[in-house]
Amino acid sequence: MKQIHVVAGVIRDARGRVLLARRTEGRDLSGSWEFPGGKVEPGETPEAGLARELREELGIEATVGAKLIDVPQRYPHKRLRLDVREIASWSGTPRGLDGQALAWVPPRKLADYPMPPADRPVVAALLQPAEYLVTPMPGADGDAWLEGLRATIEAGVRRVQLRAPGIDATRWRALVADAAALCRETGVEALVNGNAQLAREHGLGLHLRADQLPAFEQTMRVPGKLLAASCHDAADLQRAAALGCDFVVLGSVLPTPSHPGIAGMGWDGFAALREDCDLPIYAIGGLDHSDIATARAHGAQGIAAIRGLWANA
Ligand SMILES: Nc1nc2c([nH]c(=O)n2[C@H]2C[C@H](O)[C@@H](COP(=O)(O)OP(=O)(O)OP(=O)(O)O)O2)c(=O)[nH]1
Ligand SMILES: [Mg+2]
Repeated sequence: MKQIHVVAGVIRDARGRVLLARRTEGRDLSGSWEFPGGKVEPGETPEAGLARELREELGIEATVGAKLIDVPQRYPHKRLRLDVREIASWSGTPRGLDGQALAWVPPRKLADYPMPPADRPVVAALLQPAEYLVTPMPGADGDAWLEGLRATIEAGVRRVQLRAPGIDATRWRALVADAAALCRETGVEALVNGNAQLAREHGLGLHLRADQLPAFEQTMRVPGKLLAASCHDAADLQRAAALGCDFVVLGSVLPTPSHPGIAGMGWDGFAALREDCDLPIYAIGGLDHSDIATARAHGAQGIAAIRGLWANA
């Protein structure tokens, strides 16, 4: 099946609200809210196509700005790439020229509007961090590890997975307590790898390993806290979605020293897996800050990394 290229715009008003349009009756996905836009026509650039769609559907003149994310997505009868751009500036008064309802929505409220599956990663790209740190193994000096975490947070990381496979349990419990306090203090979202008990004790989110997905039960969730998972293939992604994970990590994209001998799935492999899943997905495996634009161009929320994000690396 051929992939349709759809281009859509994030239009903001002076108060920072975002414009959504409701798909009219008689079309696919009718009733759901979307970012205004439509199909790119043959021979048209995406920028020209989006400006044309916004003129036809809303009666505004728009200047297309930066790319937010490109989401490859498979629906029952079509495959599309939803290419979402920020609208840098616009003039006129948006009206629903096709009879569609319009709504100016504060970003925090976007998730309250029912939208097509491809839009879930778009809303996540607008609201959630593009970087997800996975902590490196603490060395003999636990304070140095905590200082590394502090420096990484100061460098701008806002979402963290506390992970130290094989570490002594008592030592880890103490380090997690200190790391949890640091994250609370700095307003950083923290999840702990694999250990629901520890997550519960410290009010942290829980990040499941792929091998924990099959046996995980809803009752093991930490109420009101983030649930995430590491995924390597389509079956893992399906399990994570069925559990209602808030986001996942998928890789390895590139070969990495932490998993020697395992070839990466590559960016095309990543995008292909992402087509059948509507969760926000961080790409992992040999990536750092400089890969975020490439990640977004393949439908990723951003990148997850150990060495690539650790400030004291
Ligand atoms: N514009 C837009 N389309 C979206 C979004 N999310 C999403 O899944 N889609 C899907 C719905 C449709 O299958 C496809 C857009 O095609 P469309 O039919 O609206 O295209 P169009 O505006 O050129 O309109 P038409 O003349 O073909 O009806 O992309 C979104 O946020 N905005
Ligand atoms: Mg349209």
